[in-house]
Amino acid sequence: MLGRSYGKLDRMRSAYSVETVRTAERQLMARLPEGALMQRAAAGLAAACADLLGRVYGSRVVLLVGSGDNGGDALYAGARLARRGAGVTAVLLAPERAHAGGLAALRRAGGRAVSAGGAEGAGGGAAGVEELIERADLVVDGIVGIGGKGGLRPDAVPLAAAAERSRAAVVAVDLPSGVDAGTGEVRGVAVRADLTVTFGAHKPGLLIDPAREYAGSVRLVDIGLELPVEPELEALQHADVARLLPVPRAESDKYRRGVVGIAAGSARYPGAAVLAVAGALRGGAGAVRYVGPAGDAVITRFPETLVSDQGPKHAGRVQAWVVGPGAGDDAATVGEVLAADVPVLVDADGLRLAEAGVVRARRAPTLMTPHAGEAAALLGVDRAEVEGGRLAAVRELAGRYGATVLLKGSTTLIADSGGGAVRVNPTGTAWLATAGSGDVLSGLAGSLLAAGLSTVDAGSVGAYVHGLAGRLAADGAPVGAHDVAEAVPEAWRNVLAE
Ligand SMILES: NC(=O)C1=CN([C@@H]2O[C@H](COP(=O)(O)OP(=O)(O)OC[C@H]3O[C@@H](n4cnc5c(N)ncnc54)[C@H](O)[C@@H]3O)[C@@H](O)[C@H]2O)[C@@H](O)CC1
Ligand SMILES: [K+]
Repeated sequence: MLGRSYGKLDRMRSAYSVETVRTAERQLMARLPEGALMQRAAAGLAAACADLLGRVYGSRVVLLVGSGDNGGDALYAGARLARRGAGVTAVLLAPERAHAGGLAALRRAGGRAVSAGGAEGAGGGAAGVEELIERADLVVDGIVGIGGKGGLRPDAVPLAAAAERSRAAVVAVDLPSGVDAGTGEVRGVAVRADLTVTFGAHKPGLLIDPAREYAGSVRLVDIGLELPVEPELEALQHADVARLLPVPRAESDKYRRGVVGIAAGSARYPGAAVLAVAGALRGGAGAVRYVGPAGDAVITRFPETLVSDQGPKHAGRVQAWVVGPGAGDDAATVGEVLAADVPVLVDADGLRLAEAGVVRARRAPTLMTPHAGEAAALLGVDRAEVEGGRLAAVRELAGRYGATVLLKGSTTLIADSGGGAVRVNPTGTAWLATAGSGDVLSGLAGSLLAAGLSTVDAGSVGAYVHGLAGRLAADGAPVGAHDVAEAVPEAWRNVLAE
């Protein structure tokens, strides 16, 4: 086994909760002259807009301006663009409550303001405003930022819709308006941005679907916030994964590299066993033991597998178990595996068959890998509730089972039962939504567990490599799960080449 300890993951991407960002902002604001922080934000925002426009002079820019500081950022950035020769119009959702300093700055710079609803000067009125948005080169969404509650208010909905129809590039200020900054939930209409310029720190919603999809690409502007060491969310990057991958040393032999046991498949679902073994063979363990009724199918495809039909208890020593893929109703095997004193990954049918009390009582760590449907069944809620509130769901499950939980999906999340930062996988791809892809992941992550990674590292490194393998295998075309398994070595090389 490779004992791996891991310190600071310095290149990791982190996201902080809204309260944490607010606290850091307050502390910094107290030390800076009035308005300095907003000027930093506006300068970064204007620079990003200018990059996107290419040529600022003569461009048509429309600012969508709500009544808070998010609108203030947009107005000050608009003033900067107007000074560089852009034609800037601010559409004010609540003219009497718009940020006064920002509005004055925009007017001084030659920009103009119209009301979103009523007619305040030329170009006002709903139809005129929508036409303005549709004919713009750039739309800046400053409707609402971290002060937002619920989905977009009704008066802002037509503006978001016009921005979506428009050919204009859409830049969201801090967050796409209408998404939940803390959870990534989207209720009703939200602005769809090409670029989000976020200030001080990523917010969780920028990394979690469905909100993540609305953000487009994300650019972080450093405004000098001092943030706590532990973020709310963290996303591994190539360099982090490269340091965690178990690379054999000169003194390694197959037993020191770890043996992973796969208890999976049934007479009805032999394929799940083959795919889990396919993932496990490429996950870094020194050997793969297969236990179950699909031994013939496994050995035909992968002759290097150690096959046994005597049940997990008599299979010989392993450093980690994977149980559940294609297991059907074999509760006895799940129980036997959970009784073992080594790390266990529970997936698919195994999730249903694993009792919470038994999992909680285990001394060795457990990693559970449900997709949204399985998580919903375990929590006794609708699938839509899990998909809309992934962060809450993964934390709740981890707490209930006293286990590490990897919630699969468009953004895979990994939560530890002890609280702390939740990992979010940045390499996911929709091409992975294919039958058997989860079986490959379970074998891969189980193999990493056997090689000595912690449950959180095995889950997040497994998801990262699996996602990358999915992208490499797909390369823009549909793939089968076995293609994903076959692309895992290429994904490793890609990571280690960093
Ligand atoms: N606090 C700071 O130091 C800084 C804040 N900055 C900006 O300030 C923002 C936060 O400002 P605020 O606290 O004023 O809050 P926001 O501007 O995000 O939102 C508050 C306003 O939006 C309205 N609103 C709330 N929910 C809405 C919804 N669903 N639909 C439409 N309107 C809604 C509220 O009535 C309120 O007037 C950040 O997102 C960031 O853009 C930046 O200037 C950087 C510095
Ligand atoms: K916004």
